[in-house]
Amino acid sequence: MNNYGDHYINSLKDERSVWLNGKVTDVTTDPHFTGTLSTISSLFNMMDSAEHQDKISVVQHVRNQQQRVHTSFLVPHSQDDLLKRRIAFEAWSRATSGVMSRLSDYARSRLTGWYGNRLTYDTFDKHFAEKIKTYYEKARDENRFLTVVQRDPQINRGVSGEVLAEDLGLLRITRKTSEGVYVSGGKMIATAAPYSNDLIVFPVAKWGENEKALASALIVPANSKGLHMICRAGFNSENVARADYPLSSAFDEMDAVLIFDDVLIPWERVLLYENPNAVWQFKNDPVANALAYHQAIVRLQVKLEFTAAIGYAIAESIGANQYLHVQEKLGELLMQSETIKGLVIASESAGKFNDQGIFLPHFSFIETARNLGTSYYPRAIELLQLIGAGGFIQTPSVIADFDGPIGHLLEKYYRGKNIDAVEKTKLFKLAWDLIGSSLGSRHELYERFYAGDPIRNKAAQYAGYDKADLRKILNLYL
Ligand SMILES: Cc1cc2nc3c(=O)[nH]c(=O)nc-3n(C[C@H](O)[C@H](O)[C@H](O)COP(=O)(O)OP(=O)(O)OC[C@H]3O[C@@H](n4cnc5c(N)ncnc54)[C@H](O)[C@@H]3O)c2cc1C
Repeated sequence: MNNYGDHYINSLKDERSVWLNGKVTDVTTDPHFTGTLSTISSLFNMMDSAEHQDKISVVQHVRNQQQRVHTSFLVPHSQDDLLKRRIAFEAWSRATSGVMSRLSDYARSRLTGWYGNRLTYDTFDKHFAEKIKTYYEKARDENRFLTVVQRDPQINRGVSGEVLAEDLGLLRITRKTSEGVYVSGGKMIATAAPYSNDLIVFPVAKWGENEKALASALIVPANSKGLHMICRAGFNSENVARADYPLSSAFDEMDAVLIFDDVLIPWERVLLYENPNAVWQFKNDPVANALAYHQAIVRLQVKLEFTAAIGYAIAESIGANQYLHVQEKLGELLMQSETIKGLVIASESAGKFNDQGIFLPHFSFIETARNLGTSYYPRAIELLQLIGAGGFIQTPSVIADFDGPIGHLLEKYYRGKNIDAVEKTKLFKLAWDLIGSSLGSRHELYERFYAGDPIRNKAAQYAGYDKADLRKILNLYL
């Protein structure tokens, strides 16, 4: 037994500066974090389980021995490898109903892509290939938990540029020494940062040659001196019972703003240094993006299936499934899930080798699924609301009320068509946690924005599409 989970939790006892409710907290003992930590730990322990280990890990030759590594670190050199990656993403997504999106398999996939594609950076920076290889191997062999963060603080989106860097809180290099570079500034949103070992940080904007101080790609250890992670309000606490908030209590992946107050990044973790063109290539790397968004749409599909399952159970439990308009809504939920499933399969079967011999999923199908997800998910939540209506707030405050003095009355008034009151209340509380709780609202926002501005992403799909074939279709008439 390798006790991956225990090893992971112990790795977070590292003096990191995680701010919650006005003070620095220890994520390994604070009840706002321990429910989720226990979830992540059990997912890591699947690598030790005879039943699950082949689903989420592969055996590789590591440091002169055979070692299991998580499949998100597998560079796909065949369609079969790509399918192994999907199976691994599905396994963790199913174990968390698609509600945990940054279980590090997304960031690991990007890292794997940059590593696989490293030689193409030679023209920009001859040190990149060696640096990314060293870090990739460390992250893979030590099973490190990673997250990616790119956006600048939301201070004033109407202006930009290095001259305003201090004012806008942009992350920038302030000085360099023989040890590395010092950076100051902010970054957002860093989902799962408090649970991470390392943060992969780079700009989302294309900076110019005169804005080089803003244009580096960095690997930042989460316990770096001067790095503060400012958490939003937690969704779990000692007062949140698993039975009442099954998702909030176990799957709050937490989001944080990162404030860098004169943080030293050693040279070996400065992947790209003051190099706007290289950093732009890094952000748009076709291998990193294809592998990471493949994970994102596999997870999305599992989540949409989960919403369809909840919709079906809710409708059945109150006898509303007999109405045509409710059936239509249930059909729409299924169509969403099936569409994304079809696009996942299409992306894999239309996959191709790139010129480095990496087998990549077809990006246009992935992009389509990702962009559909930004409107599918809010619509799925709306559909659930229309199906369950007021029932979502007609639950006793806690399930434990059924054991109280008026439990027998609750049994009578909270039951459903073919379901007893406790089961029905559990179902509606689960649904509320997905559609109405703080975690539920955060998820709607997440699905709209996690990949960037949905409007600009859809416009980018149009802009990047090869339109010559579209034009040819009209040759029949014009
Ligand atoms: C819950 C959650 C978790 C996330 N986690 C991560 C993460 O872990 N890592 C990560 O890298 N990202 C993450 N993101 C995505 C990211 O942080 C941003 O939310 C996303 O890129 C959108 O940027 P913004 O929120 O700064 O919105 P803004 O860019 O500030 O947009 C605000 C409004 O202004 C408009 N706008 C702004 N600029 C322009 C422009 N130039 N042209 C036209 N319209 C404009 C937008 O359309 C929008 O209506 C997460 C997002 C959410 C919601």
